[in-house]
Amino acid sequence: MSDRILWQPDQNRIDNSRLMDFRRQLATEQAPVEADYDTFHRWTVDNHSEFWAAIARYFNVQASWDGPVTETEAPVVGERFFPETRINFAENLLAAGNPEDTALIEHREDGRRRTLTFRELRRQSQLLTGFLKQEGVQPGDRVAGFVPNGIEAIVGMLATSQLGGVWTSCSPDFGLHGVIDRFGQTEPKVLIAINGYQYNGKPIDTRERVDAICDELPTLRRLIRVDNLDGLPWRDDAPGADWDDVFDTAPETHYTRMPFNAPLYILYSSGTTGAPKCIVHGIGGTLLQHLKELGLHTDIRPRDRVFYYTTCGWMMWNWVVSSLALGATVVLFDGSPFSPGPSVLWDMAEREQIRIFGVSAKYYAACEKAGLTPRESHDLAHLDALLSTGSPLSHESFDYLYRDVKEDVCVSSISGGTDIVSCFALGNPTLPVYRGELQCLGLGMDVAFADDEGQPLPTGKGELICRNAFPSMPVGFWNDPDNVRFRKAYFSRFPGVWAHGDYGELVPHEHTDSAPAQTGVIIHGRSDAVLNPGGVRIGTAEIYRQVEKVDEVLESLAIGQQWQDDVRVVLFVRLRDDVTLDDDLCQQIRQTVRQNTTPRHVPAKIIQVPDIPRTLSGKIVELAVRKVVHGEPVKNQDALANPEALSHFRDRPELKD
Ligand SMILES: CC(=O)CC(=O)O
Repeated sequence: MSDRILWQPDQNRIDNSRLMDFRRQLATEQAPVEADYDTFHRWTVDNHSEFWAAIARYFNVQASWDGPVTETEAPVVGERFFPETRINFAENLLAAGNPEDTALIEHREDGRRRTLTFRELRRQSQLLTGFLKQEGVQPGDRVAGFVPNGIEAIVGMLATSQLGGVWTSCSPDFGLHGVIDRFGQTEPKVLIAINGYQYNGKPIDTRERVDAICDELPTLRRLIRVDNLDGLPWRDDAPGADWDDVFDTAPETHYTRMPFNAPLYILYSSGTTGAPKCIVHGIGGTLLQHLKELGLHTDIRPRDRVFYYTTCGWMMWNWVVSSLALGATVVLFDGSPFSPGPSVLWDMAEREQIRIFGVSAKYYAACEKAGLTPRESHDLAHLDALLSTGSPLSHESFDYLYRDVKEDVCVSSISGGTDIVSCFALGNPTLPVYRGELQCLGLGMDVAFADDEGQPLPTGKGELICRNAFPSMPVGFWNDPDNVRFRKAYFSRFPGVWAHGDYGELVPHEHTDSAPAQTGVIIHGRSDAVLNPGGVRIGTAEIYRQVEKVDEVLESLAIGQQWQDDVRVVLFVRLRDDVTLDDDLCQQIRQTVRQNTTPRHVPAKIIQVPDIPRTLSGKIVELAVRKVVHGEPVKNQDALANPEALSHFRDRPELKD
């Protein structure tokens, strides 16, 4: 094995994977089963109608199928899949599971555990659909959730989509303005909201925020109140219905099949550069893409226990919930991933026999820094795949996972985002895992990395582009007549080609005696955060990867500061509690960066900060910090989980010389 290969599936695993099963069914002369993955991938891109129709067939998608797969074979913008087909999302998520199988297992940091079978989930959803219909919710109307990652959120989403409505959610850690910036644009008719939640051992009362949200949403007809935390009674005069009372309504058993591209979800961009964009995802496209990613790339099967640590304000929630359409059990967790103790998620993985376990890359890095060795402390026999996203998974975290979590496991770093509610590059149960790389490009996705002129680069760093239509491309932005803002966001950089705003590269591996040919992917960071000292483009992840090797550093953030007609790299570090940055530590950081990269990567300035600002889904915000350092205003600080942290970057004397 090459020393960069950390894991290889055995032949049995390859042969039994859903991906191989799919390939056997679809084998053609151009892409026989024996061909390598890249050949098959190319076939799926070149034959995208045939490919996506095969996905629908393979996963037995329930719909009133009609008409062609795509309306044109034209370029990406505007190409719609299955324009004459009608489909219902909830029907597909609820039909797949055996009625007596467990659909949901919910855990909270306070120890509460609840479960629902598919039969119970179907029943609850149908009751809530009945209630929503009674309240006048119609196809196309929005229902919003201000809810934690628990059972109510999923029932709310399923009930809404059952009647052809559109689900949109914010997690309860969003501040009032953050919620209004979002729901104020999408104008829900019904809001499902909680009275409070616990995070990191602290109860948080959300009742005042819910009252204020209701006051600010003139379109709202009804609040549905969920008693999520004991001892926080709602105001007597609060308008609305209680979650439990809703279920006195007659159930609605009919699934309203809507046009394939009708809206299913409205997701929001992080909003760190202005009002959040309201990104509309279609019913059928979301479903097909998720079935492909969860079934073929993640190898999920009926009754598998699948977990992703997320909130309802991050697209990973929408992604993982689609596992229900494969008859799998979705494990939900609400709370701090380190409360009541640092191993709470590993405890849950053991207890629930989780097969697919997903978190952010930062969580794995934090586990390593905390010295956790789940491999010794936990029985993880059921674990088959560890997923990671949110930011690039560092080489060291790959090593950590194989050394200290489990040796025989597929570590899949996955990357895409809210804009496509899915991935461009992700895992593959039939391919080796190379240190620092995402295993492959997603089937059917014509992804490349391009130079400044938009020309694809066979190797070397560039802008992530996608050159063909894919079903989970948003159907548009909300309130964006003629798609003006939508086109500007994704198609203005290179006309007719989706530019995602990620900076990365392809890594071709040739066929060897011990490994198949494979094209891996490295993401170096967001392209708008790329550093440009002396005209050399450096992705921020290239620096973080080195800096975070230093034991004293918990987290870091790099920006380019305009300095004497050039750009200099400034690195901010958050250190362990008892550590102060001194010359020796600066020297150690610089040396680690210099040894493993180039002199251009070495930070000109290193500054200790007590906290680093991040979005509500946990991503560090380089752009906001760059603005603060340059004395520019940062709009929309409500988009941040910890906006107060920005003050640590303002007027730093170290940056004046
Ligand atoms: C799949 C992803 O890319 C998730 C994210 O980082 O937002």
